[in-house]
Amino acid sequence: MTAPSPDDRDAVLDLADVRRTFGTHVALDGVHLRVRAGESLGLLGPNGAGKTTLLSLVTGLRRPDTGTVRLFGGSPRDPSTRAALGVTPQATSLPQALRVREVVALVAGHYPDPVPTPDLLDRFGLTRVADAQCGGLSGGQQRRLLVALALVGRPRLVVLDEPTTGLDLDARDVLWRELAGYHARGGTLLVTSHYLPDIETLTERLAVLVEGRLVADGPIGEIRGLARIARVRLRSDASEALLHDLPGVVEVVAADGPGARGTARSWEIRTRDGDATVRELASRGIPFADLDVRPAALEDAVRHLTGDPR
Ligand SMILES: Nc1ncnc2c1ncn2[C@@H]1O[C@H](COP(=O)(O)OP(=O)(O)OP(=O)(O)O)[C@@H](O)[C@H]1O
Repeated sequence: MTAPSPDDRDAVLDLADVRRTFGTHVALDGVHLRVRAGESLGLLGPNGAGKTTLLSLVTGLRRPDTGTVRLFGGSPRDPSTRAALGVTPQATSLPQALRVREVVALVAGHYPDPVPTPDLLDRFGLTRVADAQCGGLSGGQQRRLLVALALVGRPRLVVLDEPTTGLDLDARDVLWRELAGYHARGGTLLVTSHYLPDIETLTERLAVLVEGRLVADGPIGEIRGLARIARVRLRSDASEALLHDLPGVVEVVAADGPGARGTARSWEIRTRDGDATVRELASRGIPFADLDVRPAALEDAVRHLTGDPR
């Protein structure tokens, strides 16, 4: 038997050539993914890409058809392996008649060194509702409680599926602040989200799933570079067709309403080569003003990678 490499020893999670089908539908295929201790990985992909299926393999709810999933070096199906895993329970599994502080204490009782209940409630902004019954919580309060429960046992890895969907901005901020704190203290995170700015602030690495396959995996900056899309904004009386004809341009959108003939309009141009686009604009003597060139927002990069034409 060969000795494990340092990489293997560091791996908190290791998926090797994983395939999972549902009947004839292939939900995951040929997925290799390794998450090391202290990493924060964002898993992105369009609806139906296989994100939830992947998380269900990591949390031991399902098995792969072929390939292997190792969690902390063991099987995620083994309850003792899952003891160091933080997951949010299903909202429906919250005992409706128990008070918030009772539920936290109940879950904390399963761990050797839990976060003290008052601390956890305070950090998640739940102190005010500590004596409320779970059944009476608002949707946002309930979601905050569920994520708090994922952190109560000081897990080595926290896995969250779309944790901020449906949350208001305050609740979202509380949640991201707590997850960022957990990560800053050395915790490992695997988070799926459709809200890309969240991923940008919370995760350093991005894996993109499309139709069950990982199409990209790397540092966020690198993924953005993969898409190589820049946004050029300017005002010009040039026609849409003329702007479209510039080198590198993939899309031209009028950023204001229809302008009167001959008046300058605001345009947003998506281009694979911002420099070449602007150089050509200038060399053709096309008048323009208010030029603003920026790298693609992460949304654009991922849309480009996932083939979403929006
Ligand atoms: N229990 C199941 N039975 C049959 N098909 C399933 C089952 N679970 C998932 N699928 C299918 O597998 C594919 C991947 O689904 P999954 O829920 O993992 O995607 P997702 O990326 O999480 O999507 P979303 O962003 O919409 O939550 C989808 O086509 C889905 O319809």
